Amino acid sequence: MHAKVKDLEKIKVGSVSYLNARPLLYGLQRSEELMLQMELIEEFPSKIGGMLIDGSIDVGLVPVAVIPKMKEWHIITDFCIGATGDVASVCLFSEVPIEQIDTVLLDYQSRTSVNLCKVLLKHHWKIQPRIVETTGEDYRSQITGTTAGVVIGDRALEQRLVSSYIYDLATEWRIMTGLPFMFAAWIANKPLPPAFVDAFNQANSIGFEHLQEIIAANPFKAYDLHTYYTENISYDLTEEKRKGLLLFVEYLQKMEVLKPVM
Ligand SMILES: C=C(O[C@@H]1C=C(C(=O)O)C=C[C@H]1O)C(=O)O
Repeated sequence: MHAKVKDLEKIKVGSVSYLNARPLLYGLQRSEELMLQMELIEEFPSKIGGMLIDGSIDVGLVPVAVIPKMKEWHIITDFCIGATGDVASVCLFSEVPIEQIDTVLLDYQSRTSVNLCKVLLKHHWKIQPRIVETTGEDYRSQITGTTAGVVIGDRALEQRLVSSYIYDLATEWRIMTGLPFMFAAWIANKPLPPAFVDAFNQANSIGFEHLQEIIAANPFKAYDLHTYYTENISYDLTEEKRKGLLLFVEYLQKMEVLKPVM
């Protein structure tokens, strides 16, 4: 009975289950003190984002596209999943060049990147293909002919070996705006105890001193994880990335591109 009451008091923390979150989770999972205070749930991004909105978690490494859907939000920590150039794992994949694409399939696991793709289609590439929401993994086999698809995460790193044309969405955003991009950040839906936030922030940094160990523990054939962790994903939450985020949120609000139910 006591154990149950204790569980209820734990801070519920959600995280993206992809390889890009491993360095951030490394120190959290090894901190006995933090793990006593929190419960960690790992899921794909759109699911974690929905859980932050409906209150089933208190804080999460969630798609930043949930921000306009939140009554209250607080970005905590100095870390994010961002990119200053090629992110490698968020791309529009196609068998034909961009101007020949007539349909775009949107990854059901994403909230940020699918909306980033809509912003880029309208304001950067200025094309109007048919947009199709997907619900399951089989959509990737339909990326063929003039049907392109957004794929994110580890699956995107695999899709790189399949598709002829790869449009990196972080790079295209940089070309359009001159700014880096923030895909996900630790966002809380309520104020959290400052001592917890401090320890949580500190724990996020530890994995970066153990990248070789993380890479060895997560064998992955499709892409070099050292390159991914050190050159593609940019983890520090800088002022420039905040500027990119603000601009992206403005686009979201203007376009009303978010689905009503997350
Ligand atoms: C760079 C990435 O960022 C991700 C993209 C997200 C999205 O599109 O909603 C959410 C979380 C991040 O993990 C990736 O997963 O490849």
